[in-house]
Amino acid sequence: MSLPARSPIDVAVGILMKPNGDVLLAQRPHGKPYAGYWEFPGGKVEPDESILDALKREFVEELGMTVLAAEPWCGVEYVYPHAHVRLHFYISREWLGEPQSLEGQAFAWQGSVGVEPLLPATIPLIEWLDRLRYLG
Ligand SMILES: Nc1nc2c([nH]c(=O)n2[C@@H]2O[C@H](COP(=O)(O)OP(=O)(O)OP(=O)(O)O)[C@@H](O)[C@H]2O)c(=O)[nH]1
Repeated sequence: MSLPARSPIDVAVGILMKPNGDVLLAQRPHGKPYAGYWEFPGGKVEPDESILDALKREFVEELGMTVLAAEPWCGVEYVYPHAHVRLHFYISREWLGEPQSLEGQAFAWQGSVGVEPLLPATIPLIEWLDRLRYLG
């Protein structure tokens, strides 16, 4: 017997990219599924909220940063044991503020991404991102 399909949860994810190509990653705090794994900052979209609004809200709540503009880049769907997620990745080159660890999480600006482990759904993004950043 198969389990009933759960509808995916929409997640807004932001890739802040500096002019030199460095991107911001954050480590998932204790108490969340996959705590200690690295991810691009973001979180679940609330009912009646646009993806861009969710992205902006999550950056304020998690890092105290204001995203001024962001463009949709790609979407990834992934089924974890704890959730079926639909990830909406945005790239931003315009923001205000420096990251603050408001949830006790570590963060890192990375060129070639060297932090690990990464969330499984995010791993393929790194290669796509390198193509975008370094191969033009
Ligand atoms: N932010 C973010 N989430 C990701 C990435 N990759 C990925 O699979 N996810 C998944 O997307 C979901 C995000 O949910 P979350 O728990 O972080 O969201 P949230 O901050 O709203 O959490 P909350 O439920 O504590 O309020 C998780 O299931 C996480 O595993 C990524 O690169 N960034």
